Amino acid sequence: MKVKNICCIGAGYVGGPTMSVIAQKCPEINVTVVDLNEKRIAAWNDEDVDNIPIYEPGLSAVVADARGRNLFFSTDVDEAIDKADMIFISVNTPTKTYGIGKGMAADLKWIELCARQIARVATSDKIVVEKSTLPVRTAQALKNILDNTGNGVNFQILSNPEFLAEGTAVDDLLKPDRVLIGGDLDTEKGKDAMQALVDIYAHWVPQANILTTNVWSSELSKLTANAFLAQRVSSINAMSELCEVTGADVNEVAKAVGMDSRIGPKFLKASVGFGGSCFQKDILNLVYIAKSFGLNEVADYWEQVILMNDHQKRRFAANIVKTLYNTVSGKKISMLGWAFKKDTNDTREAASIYVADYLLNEQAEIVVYDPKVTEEQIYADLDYLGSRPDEENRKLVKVVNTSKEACNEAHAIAVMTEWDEFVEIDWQTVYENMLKPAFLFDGRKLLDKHKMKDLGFKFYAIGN
Ligand SMILES: NC(=O)C1=CN([C@@H]2O[C@H](COP(=O)(O)OP(=O)(O)OC[C@H]3O[C@@H](n4cnc5c(N)ncnc54)[C@H](O)[C@@H]3O)[C@@H](O)[C@H]2O)C=CC1
Ligand SMILES: O=C(O)[C@H]1O[C@H](OP(=O)(O)OP(=O)(O)OC[C@H]2O[C@@H](n3ccc(=O)[nH]c3=O)[C@H](O)[C@@H]2O)[C@H](O)[C@@H](O)[C@@H]1O
Repeated sequence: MKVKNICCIGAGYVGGPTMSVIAQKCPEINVTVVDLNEKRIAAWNDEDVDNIPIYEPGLSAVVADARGRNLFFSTDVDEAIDKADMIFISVNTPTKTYGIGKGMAADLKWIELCARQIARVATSDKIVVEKSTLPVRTAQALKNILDNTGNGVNFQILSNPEFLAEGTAVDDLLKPDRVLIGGDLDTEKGKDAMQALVDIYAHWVPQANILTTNVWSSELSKLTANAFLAQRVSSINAMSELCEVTGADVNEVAKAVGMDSRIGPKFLKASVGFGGSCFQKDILNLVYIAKSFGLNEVADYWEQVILMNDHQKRRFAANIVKTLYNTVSGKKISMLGWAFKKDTNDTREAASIYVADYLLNEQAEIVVYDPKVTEEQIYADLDYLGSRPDEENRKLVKVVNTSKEACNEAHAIAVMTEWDEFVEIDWQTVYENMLKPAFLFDGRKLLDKHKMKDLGFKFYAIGN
């Protein structure tokens, strides 16, 4: 079959960019992205394409190209479901904060709501695509809901997990290492549904990079990929602590290790710990799944990746306190970068939030500068941790618009994100305007150690 109308439920970091690229590359298909969040949809429809709700390099140009032609953003979920031949579910699947599996399992309530809504509205056959990251075997639950509460139409369920990384979403979508499609390989209808999705991606992705598997392999591969990636970060971060006590330099170790072609150079950058909305939640989900099958050794193995990450964030903050003579009470500490990585405005699970929280509990004053994150978001992130009431946060946390403003008269500076502009800062002037001794903590191993020391800073980098 040829797909003519696509509906995507969820206009977030995945649904928005993914559907924009599909619409750009497949001008003959109408793509409607729907969301319950009216503000978000209004922003996607903003006349000025630079005001779309997600910052990703290159995204506004893609949206400008397709929006209004065959790309639409709407809050009318029912209408978009009704019209579509293929429905992507791209809603959030965060860690559960209540009940059984609290703090570990994925919360599937938004997925289930989507399934029930599709079942209620659909009066013609639909291909339903899992785009969200889901526990292995969710497709079975989706099928049960759709078949038991639907109007007797045929539903084919596919799994098509997304591997884009924020900050490089458009490039990742245009040139994916692979596109993974899982489906029912045993029936003609299943195979046809898979082919329909393969045909969409084949508009711009070479056939050799489109991988088809059974649905469970596809669901589990997504969790596995994120677990492996996060594991590499925790592995190098574990080594960073050993480097600090032995005089080895973690960047040199990473380079030497990564040149082994079996290991490879990517994802070996030591840091204050990985952040982002997915690594932690997906590994916790994997741990929960393993435990629920009684596979305790498997669960413990993967849980260690998270424990190491928590340790890294904590020890970075603790090192600041220890270095500043064991007290930061009343001291001004500047944080450069708040988002969980550069080139994004996303702050979910950013290491900076945990470091700030630790320092606030030690009664430090925090000044934050991030080129893409709003003041409102930074306060919301701190409130979320619940360590401080609103009013207190606002007294102790200042958000400024330039790195210069952030650094003036600071006791210490912590570089949290790898924004390129932090390398370009006039560090000589920063040093002159800091309280002495001037402490600089480089959480991303971004800055030249020797240069910073020559300028007069007391310089501490993760992994030396
Ligand atoms: N953020 C990322 O880089 C990646 C995320 N993923 C996965 O993709 C999924 C979505 O993630 P994000 O886009 O980051 O989440 P998000 O939170 O940015 O977007 C999800 C959107 O779904 C909407 N929504 C929820 N329930 C709805 C419903 N019943 N009807 C209509 N709209 C509804 C929400 O209002 C929200 O705008 C998650 O499962 C995540 O694990 C996968 C790869 C990359
Ligand atoms: O499922 C998801 O949400 C996505 O999760 C990650 O993408 P993302 O979290 O957007 O960004 P990454 O580039 O993976 O970075 C994650 C965190 O790890 C940190 N990191 C990354 C690499 C590294 O070498 N060191 C390191 O500390 C980053 O600074 C960041 O805090 C994966 O890379 C994507 O493939 C996946 O689709």
